[in-house]
Amino acid sequence: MPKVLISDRFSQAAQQAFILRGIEVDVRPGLSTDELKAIIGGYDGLAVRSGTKVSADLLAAATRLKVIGRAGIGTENIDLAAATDQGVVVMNTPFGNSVTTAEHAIALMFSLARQIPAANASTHLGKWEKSRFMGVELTGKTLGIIGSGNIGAVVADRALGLNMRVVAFDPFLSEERAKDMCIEKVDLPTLFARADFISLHTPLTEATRNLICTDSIALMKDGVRIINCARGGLINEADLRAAIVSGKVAGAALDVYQTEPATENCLFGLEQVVCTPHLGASTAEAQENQALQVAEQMSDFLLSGIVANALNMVPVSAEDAPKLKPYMKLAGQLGSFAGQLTEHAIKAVRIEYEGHVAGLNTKPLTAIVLESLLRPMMVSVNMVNAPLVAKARGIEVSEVTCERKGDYNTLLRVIVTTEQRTREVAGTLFGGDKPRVVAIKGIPIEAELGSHMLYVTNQDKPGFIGALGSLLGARGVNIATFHLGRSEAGGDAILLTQVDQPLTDAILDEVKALPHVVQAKALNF
Ligand SMILES: NC(=O)c1ccc[n+]([C@@H]2O[C@H](COP(=O)([O-])OP(=O)(O)OC[C@H]3O[C@@H](n4cnc5c(N)ncnc54)[C@H](O)[C@@H]3O)[C@@H](O)[C@H]2O)c1
Ligand SMILES: O=C(O)CC[C@@H](O)C(=O)O
Repeated sequence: MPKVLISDRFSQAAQQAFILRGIEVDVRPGLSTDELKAIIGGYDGLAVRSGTKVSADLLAAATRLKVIGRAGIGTENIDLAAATDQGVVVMNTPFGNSVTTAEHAIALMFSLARQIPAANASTHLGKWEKSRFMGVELTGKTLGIIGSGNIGAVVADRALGLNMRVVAFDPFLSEERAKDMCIEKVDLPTLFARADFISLHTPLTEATRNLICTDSIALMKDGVRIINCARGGLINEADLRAAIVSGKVAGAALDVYQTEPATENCLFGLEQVVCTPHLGASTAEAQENQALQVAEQMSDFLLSGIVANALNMVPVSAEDAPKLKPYMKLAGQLGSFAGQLTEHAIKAVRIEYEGHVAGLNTKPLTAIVLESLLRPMMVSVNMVNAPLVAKARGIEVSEVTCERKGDYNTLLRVIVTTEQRTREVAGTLFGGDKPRVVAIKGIPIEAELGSHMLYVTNQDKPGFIGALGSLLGARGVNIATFHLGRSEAGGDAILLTQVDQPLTDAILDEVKALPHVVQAKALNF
């Protein structure tokens, strides 16, 4: 039974969701790094929010870990590269807090427009400063949304409901989608020139870092108000402070900061600035949504191989997972077959998908072919890091799909080019779910792969099969299945036989010494 550790504060619902699906779960929030390191080796899954720092060091101790689930969006607390290297899938819950965060942005916009936090503090002090807090109406004002993804779109919708005009800048926003959303798509200078309020909803990338700075503020309307519920690095805080002090910017409302936790900040203390401590996602509903979502995603992955919202792996949907399952086995066998025969550096791998399989999501299959191909050469490779490992080793990986059927309804062919030769193995599914090898080096054969196989290439000469059978029999090796193929009578021949026990090196040497044998190899699956 897979075992999961929840190491941050989570809604109770998550624990129940794991248990309901038959997953053992321990809830240990607030452990120190050393305490976590001491126990992490016992878990298949780790569920976190932003509190647990999942460093390369911690991952090194997580020898059994297969998946990290982040309840929320940001994975700044997780060393994604180290997780990928180690083959650990990292998932987040990108939609669970969108509405909640959008509502926070709207709340901050109201707070700015009516100076509610300052008015609240003053009233509590008994000052009754009615004339001090003159606000502005939102109706008829223009809201500029930068980033119209999950959260930006909800903010736009709510702002339209408040009778605001909404303009948006997002390089990936189409005119059509903008029209559907009843907003106007504009370029960034136009947004700056027209917006009375600007709300930020982009990820922090090299393109968006310091998006709000002295230069961009200069393009804005005098008296503009800025809201940031996205990421602190989007705003150059020193530049914003200067613009507020000069009066160019009337106010700013911030939920996120360049450095968090933000216990000090150059914007703190300015009465035009409204601050919250990264509360965007902090509603009971969002926390529950995210906790449930992460528990479901992690369970699906640990129990059925379904991959949703992974940041370092191709998705496998619930619909695709059962269709892909028999192909995953076939892909693993073909990759492993080629890998066990490969003795030189691999230069290229080409994976051809023909017929039915070509219509499926082939990316996970390619990852499995690579994993099983490389595994005989390295222990640390798995489905998550295999494409990366292949790339790092300079292996050129290509995929070809052709939905037209050939001799088989569905066919997967793996072609591996090394410094010395090109090796090719193809397979299909019999009866829709039983993997069979159907060609090796282009020579037709029909073989089911069992745990212990003997693979022989030889010249097609009379008496060879008898000699091999006698040798194995004399050494007490029981033959379970026997499959033959040849290019032409008297030409190159191949033999794949399943035996009931692993072949010793001594027996293999005897097989190699038989007349007409070119190559003999024990393969294990
Ligand atoms: N304050 C919080 O607690 C909280 C909670 C959730 C999300 N967030 C943050 O909010 C932000 C938005 O989250 P989301 O779920 O809407 O993400 P999303 O991926 O759905 O949307 C982001 C949008 O930004 C756009 N974008 C990317 N680069 C851009 C650029 N250079 N200029 C303009 N637009 C650009 C993308 O095309 C996309 O449409 C993220 O930074 C996220 O981390 C904060
Ligand atoms: O409160 C949190 O965990 C962070 C919320 C948000 O920034 C996220 O990344 O999902």
